[in-house]
Amino acid sequence: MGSSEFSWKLADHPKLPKDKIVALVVLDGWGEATPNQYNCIHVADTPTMDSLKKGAPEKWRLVRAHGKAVGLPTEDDMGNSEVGHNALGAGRIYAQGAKLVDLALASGKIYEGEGFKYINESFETGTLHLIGLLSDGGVHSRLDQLQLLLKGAFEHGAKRIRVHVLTDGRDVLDGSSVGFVETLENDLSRLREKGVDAQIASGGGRMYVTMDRYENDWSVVKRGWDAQVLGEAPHKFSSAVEAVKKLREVPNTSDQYLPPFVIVDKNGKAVGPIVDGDAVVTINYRADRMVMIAKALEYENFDKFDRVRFPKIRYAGMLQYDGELKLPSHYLVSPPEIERTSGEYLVHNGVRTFACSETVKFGHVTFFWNGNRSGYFNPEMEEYVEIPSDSGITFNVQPKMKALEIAEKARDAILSRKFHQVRVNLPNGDMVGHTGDIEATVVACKVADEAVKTILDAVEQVGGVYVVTADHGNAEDMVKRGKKGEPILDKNGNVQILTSHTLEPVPLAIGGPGLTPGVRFRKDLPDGGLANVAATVMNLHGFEAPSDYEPTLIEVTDGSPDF
Ligand SMILES: O=C(O)[C@H](O)COP(=O)(O)O
Ligand SMILES: [Mn+2]
Ligand SMILES: [Mn+2]
Repeated sequence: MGSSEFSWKLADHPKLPKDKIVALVVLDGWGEATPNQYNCIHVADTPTMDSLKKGAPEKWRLVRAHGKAVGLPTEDDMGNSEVGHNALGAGRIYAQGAKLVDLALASGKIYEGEGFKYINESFETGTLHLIGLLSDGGVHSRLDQLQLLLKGAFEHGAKRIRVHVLTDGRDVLDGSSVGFVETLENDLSRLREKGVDAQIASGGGRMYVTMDRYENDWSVVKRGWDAQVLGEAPHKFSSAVEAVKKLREVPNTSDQYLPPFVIVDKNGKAVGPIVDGDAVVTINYRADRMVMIAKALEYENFDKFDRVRFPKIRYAGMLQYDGELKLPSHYLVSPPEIERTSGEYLVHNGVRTFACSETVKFGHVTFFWNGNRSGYFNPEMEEYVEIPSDSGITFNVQPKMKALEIAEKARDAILSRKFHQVRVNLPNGDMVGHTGDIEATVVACKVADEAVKTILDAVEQVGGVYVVTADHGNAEDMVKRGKKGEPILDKNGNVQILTSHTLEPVPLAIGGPGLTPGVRFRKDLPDGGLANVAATVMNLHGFEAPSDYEPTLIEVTDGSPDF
C-alpha cells in the first residue's frame, strides 16, 4: 500500500454495530486436548469454559496456535506467548525471531549486518561473551543457533569466547540441562583445538538468574550480573557439566531454578568476567526476558541494582528487543516489523481500550499485543493496569495467582462503561503448568475458569460481547508423549512431566447479549489460527478489518437454518 493513500480509518462493518463493550479474555496456556488424567483443564472443575464449548460449532471453535500459523519455522514448534499475542493483536502472520535468525545464519547475512560489525571490533583484543538460554526449546533461543554463531564468530576472528549459560527445564524437560551443557562443552573443546580460548564462564537457572520479565524481580537480573559481569557467585566449579550435575543434586532444585555459579581456574579465579573492551551478545531472540538484562548492559544511568562495575563493552542483542525504546541499540538480526496492529487501528477509530494482567503477563496483553511496542498509542483512549505479581515464589505454591483480582479489575472496567474493549490475560494455566505440578495446575485451571465467569457476568450486565481464547496450550497436557500419544516413562517407571507448552489448538468462543443475532463462525476457515482473531474482534467493534489482515472468522447470517 502506498503511504500516500494510507489511512487509519476503518470501514464500517455493513451489519455489525459500533460501541458494544467487548471483553477479550486470553487464557494463557489453555489448549484443547484429549480428556485424560494429565489434562488439568479436563480434571479441573471448569463450568464456565465447559458451557462456552456447548456453543460449538457456531460460537465455539478451535484455532491453531503453534508452528507456521504463528510465524514459527516448523509445525513441530510449539506456540508461545510472544508469537501468540503478536498474532492475536496484529492480525497477520509474521516470520518470528526464531525464523529470522535461522535465515540470517543460513545466508551468512548476520555477519554482514551493522550489529555483528560493531561487536567484531572487539574480537582482536577483547573477549566475546555470549549470554542466553541453553536449550532447543525454540521459545527464547535455540542451541543450534548458538552453535552456528560460535562457528561464525571463530571464522570472523574471535580469539577468546566465554559463554554464560542459562539452564532451561521450562520449554524442555527438566534434567535436560546436563546434555545441553555437555553438547556445548564439546563444541567449545573443538574450538579450543582450533586455537580459540573458548569456555563456559558462568551459569544458572533461567527463572532464578537473568531471565526475569516485566521488572517483576530485579534480584534475578542482579544474580546474573554478579556471575556474568563481576565473576562472582555463591557456587564455584572448575567445569560447567560438574556444576549442573552437582547443583541438581540439591533437593527441590530443577533446571529452571539452578543457583548461579561461576567457572574458576585452578587458582580459584573466575575465568570469564566481562571487562572493558569486551563484546557481549545476548543470544535469545525473544524479547520479554531479555529487556531487563539489556537495560543493565546498555544504560549508562541505571538504578535498579548496584552494578558495582559498568564495563565499557560493545553490546548487541540477537534481536532488538524493544522497538519503541530502541533497546538494545545494536543487534545482529532485525526483528519482525510488526506494524498497524489492531490496537493501534482501534484507537484511531475511537475504540477506548482497557488492558490488564498481573506483572508476569502484563506485557503480553500490552507489549506483545501491540507488536513488541511498549507504552500507549494514545493515553487518552487507553488504560493499562498491572497488578503486581508475587515474586520470589514458584506459582505452584500460589496457583490462584492474581486471577480473581484481574477479573475484578476487568469487571469494574466493563461496568464503568468507559471502555469499548476490555482485554485481559489470565496467567494461571500457563504459569502453574510450567512448574510441572499437576495438582496445583488443576487448581490453577479452576481459578482461571472462575475469573472468566466474573468477566462474563459483567458482560451480561452491560449487554456486551465476549471473546474468550488462549495464546497456546500448556495445562491441557502435562506429560511427555511418544509417537502414538502414550506417556513416556523415565528409568524409574514414572511418567515424564511436561513443563512446556504444547502443539495443541486453543478454543475461541464468542457470545454475550450484545452479539448481533445471526453472528456465527464461518465454516470455510477450518484451519483458522490466532491471527484470524484480530479481524474477528474488529468486526465485533463494528469495523471491517484492513484488507491485508487474516480473514475474520465470523459471518452474519439472517438466522435461518443452514441446510
Ligand atoms: O518464558 C516463559 O515463561 C516460557 O519460556 C514460555 O512461556 P510463555 O510463552 O507463556 O511466556
Ligand atoms: Mn503464554
Ligand atoms: Mn508459558
